[in-house]
Amino acid sequence: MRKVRVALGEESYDIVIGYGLEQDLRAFVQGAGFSRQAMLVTDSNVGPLYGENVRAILEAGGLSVTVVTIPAGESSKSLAVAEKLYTRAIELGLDRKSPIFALGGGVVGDLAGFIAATYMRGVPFVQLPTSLLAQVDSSVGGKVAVNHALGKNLIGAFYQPKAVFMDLSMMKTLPKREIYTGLGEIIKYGIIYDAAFFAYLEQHVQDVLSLEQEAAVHMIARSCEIKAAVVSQDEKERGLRRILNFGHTMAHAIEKETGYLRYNHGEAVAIGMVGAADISARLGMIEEADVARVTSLIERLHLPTVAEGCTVDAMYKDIFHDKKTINGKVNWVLMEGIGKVTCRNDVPEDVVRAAMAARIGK
Ligand SMILES: NC(=O)c1ccc[n+]([C@@H]2O[C@H](COP(=O)([O-])OP(=O)(O)OC[C@H]3O[C@@H](n4cnc5c(N)ncnc54)[C@H](O)[C@@H]3O)[C@@H](O)[C@H]2O)c1
Ligand SMILES: O=C(O)C(=O)C[C@@H](O)[C@H](O)[C@H](O)COP(=O)(O)O
Ligand SMILES: [Zn+2]
Repeated sequence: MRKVRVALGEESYDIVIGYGLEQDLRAFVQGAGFSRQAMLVTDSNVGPLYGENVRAILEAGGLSVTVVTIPAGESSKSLAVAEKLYTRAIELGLDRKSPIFALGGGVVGDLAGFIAATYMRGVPFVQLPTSLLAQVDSSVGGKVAVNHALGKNLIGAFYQPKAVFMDLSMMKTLPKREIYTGLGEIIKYGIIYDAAFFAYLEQHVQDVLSLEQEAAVHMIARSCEIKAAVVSQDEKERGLRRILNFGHTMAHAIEKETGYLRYNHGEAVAIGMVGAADISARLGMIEEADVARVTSLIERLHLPTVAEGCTVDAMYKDIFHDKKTINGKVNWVLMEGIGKVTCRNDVPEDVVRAAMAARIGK
């Protein structure tokens, strides 16, 4: 078992990483001081696989748990589904100390976290991430949100969980495509923060793809360490935290333009990272060889580098809804090398459009 601490003063919490975490989770629940009535939010894929088992662990810890299942998929990250969850919470009589558990991928985590942040102005929230992407990224750091028709994650909050428990054995049922998706965000950590980690991924492609135990623990723990280090310094994304958004300016536009259906989040991020690397090269910040290294690792980890079903005009319009856009200027996270990024809001329109055009498949 590995632990990573997210240091945020009174809001600090542990990320607990291991294979089978029954005892740790039960002990945590017993000592947390929660009200008895609890809600476990999961989705229609994960619930049937793990819902009952997790409910039993939480009940052994003294809780009375109602499992609420939402349809799997990004379309559940909506105000309409959120409203249904509020209704269930009220009907169940959840009070201000009633915990909400998120058992699933990033969709469940972002949505359940948004409910926890807003129901009664905030109730305790615990993340139990089951997808690789959720384990390395969405369960950590407290960004919770739902989507709006005009853009991704536009309605949300910063709301930290009380703890994150990830049982890596649950990934045995994760579809291959979802493993690749998680790898998109893992590559991101190498590019933005840790050149040695990027090189590790390059050198261990087979173990990484198969989630071989030692490689899986290393890459999940290292990703969590990097995210925890960044979030601990800048919880509310005033500056440094923007680096975690590398590749996301184009990614969110791609997701929106393809109706959140054709590409899942990590795939869109992979394409967006190549786009951001390309902009960096066009501005003379990195060499073409760096772009080639990023593109090659993404391809070797079975992720796309071009998007179908988008136009430059639509994508260009979308980026002005990016949360890093201030006073009409898009703050791009760009590369200075592998392992180092910086923010720039002076990227000329023609450079952005050219880089977008290069990312659009026929
Ligand atoms: N809050 C953040 O900081 C943050 C960070 C990154 C991504 N996100 C958000 O996370 C979402 C993407 O998360 P995701 O990739 O986990 O998608 P997801 O939640 O849709 O899960 C992917 C698929 O895998 C299934 N699944 C999950 N765990 C499984 C398991 N153990 N066995 C079998 N099937 C399983 C799910 O049912 C779903 O079909 C996006 O909405 C993205 O915006 C948020
Ligand atoms: O935690 C962060 O900060 C991130 O930016 C992590 C991203 O991987 C994640 O997709 C996040 O939800 C994007 O945030 P947004 O503020 O651009 O919606
Ligand atoms: Zn992301």
